[in-house]
Amino acid sequence: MPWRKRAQAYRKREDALYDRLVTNAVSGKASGMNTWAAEFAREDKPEGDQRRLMNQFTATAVSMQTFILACILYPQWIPRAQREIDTVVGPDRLPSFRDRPRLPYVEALVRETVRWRPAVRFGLPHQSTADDVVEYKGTEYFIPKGSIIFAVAWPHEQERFENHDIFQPERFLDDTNNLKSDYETSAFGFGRRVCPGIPFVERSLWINIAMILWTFNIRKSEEPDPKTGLPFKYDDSDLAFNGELSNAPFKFPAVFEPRSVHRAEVARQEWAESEKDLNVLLPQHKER
Ligand code: HEM
Repeated sequence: MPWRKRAQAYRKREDALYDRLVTNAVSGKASGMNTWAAEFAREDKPEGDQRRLMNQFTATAVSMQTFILACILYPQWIPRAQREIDTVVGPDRLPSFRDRPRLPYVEALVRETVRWRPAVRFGLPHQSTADDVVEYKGTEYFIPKGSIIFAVAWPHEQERFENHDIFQPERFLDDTNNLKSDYETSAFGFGRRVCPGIPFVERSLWINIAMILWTFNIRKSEEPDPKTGLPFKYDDSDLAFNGELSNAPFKFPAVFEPRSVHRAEVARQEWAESEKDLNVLLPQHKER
C-alpha cells in the first residue's frame, strides 16, 4: 500500500481508538465513577474541542509515570523528601494543598519531573503564516510561509542544566532550602501558544507526588522479567521512552509498599470519607 494511504488508514484507526477511549472516560465506564475530566469533556462547548483536549490529561499521567521511574533509578533524594513531608504533615493525615507553601522540596520534584523527561518532548507543531527570517546565534534563517515548525523543548532544557540526565530536584533549591526565584521552563512551549494547562498540571503533579511519598516507599521489582527470565533492566535513556507526542516511559514494574500499616489505614480512611460526587464538588470549587 502506498505510504500516504497507509498513513491515512492508521490515522483512521487511531481516531477510532481514541474516540472509544474518550467515550469510555466520559461515560464513567473507564473509572467506574464520574470524574473531573469527564465533566470537563461534557461541558457546553463544541464537543470536538473538549474531547480533543482530554488528550492533554495524558501528559500529566505520563509525567507521573516518569516520576515513578525517577524514584526507582535515583532513589537517593527520597528520604529527604519524605522527611520534609513528615515534618510538615505528620503521620495522621494525608498532605493537602494547604501544605503546599511549606513543602518546597515537593515543588522542586514537580519541576524536576517536567524538566528531566518532558511529557511533550518535541512540542506541538505550528505553521508559519508568512515568509520570515529568524536570526539565531549570528546566522539568519529564511522560513518560507507554510513551514511546519516544532519548538523542541528537550534540548533546550538539557543545555541549561548541569548533569541534565540525572534526576536532581535540589537544582531548583537554594542554600536555605527555598525554591530558587528564577524558575522558567520550556516543557510547556513558548510565547502566546504556551500550554494553558500549566496550573492544572503543576497542582495535579504536586498533590499526587506529595500523597504517594507520604503513603508509600517505592522500589525496584525483584521479580524476573517474564520476557527474558532475568532481573528487569531499568533504563532512563531515550530508548526507554516511546518518543511519541506524549513521551511516556515504556512499561516497567515498580513495587509500592505502604510506609506503615497506620499510613495505609489513614489513606484508605481519607479516600472513603472524601467527597467524590462532582455535582457537589464542582459548585463548591466554582464558588471559591
Ligand atoms: C505534563 C503535562 C503537560 C505538558 C508537558 C504540556 C505541554 C504542552 C506543550 C509543549 C504545548 C505546546 C505549546 C506551544 O505550542 O508552544 C501545549 C499546548 C496545549 N496544552 Fe498542554 N501540556 C500538559 C498538560 C495539559 C493539560 C492538563 C491541559 C488542559 C487542561 C493542556 C492544555 C493545552 C492546550 C489547550 C494547548 C494548546 C494551546 C494553544 O495552541 O494555544 N495541557 N501543552
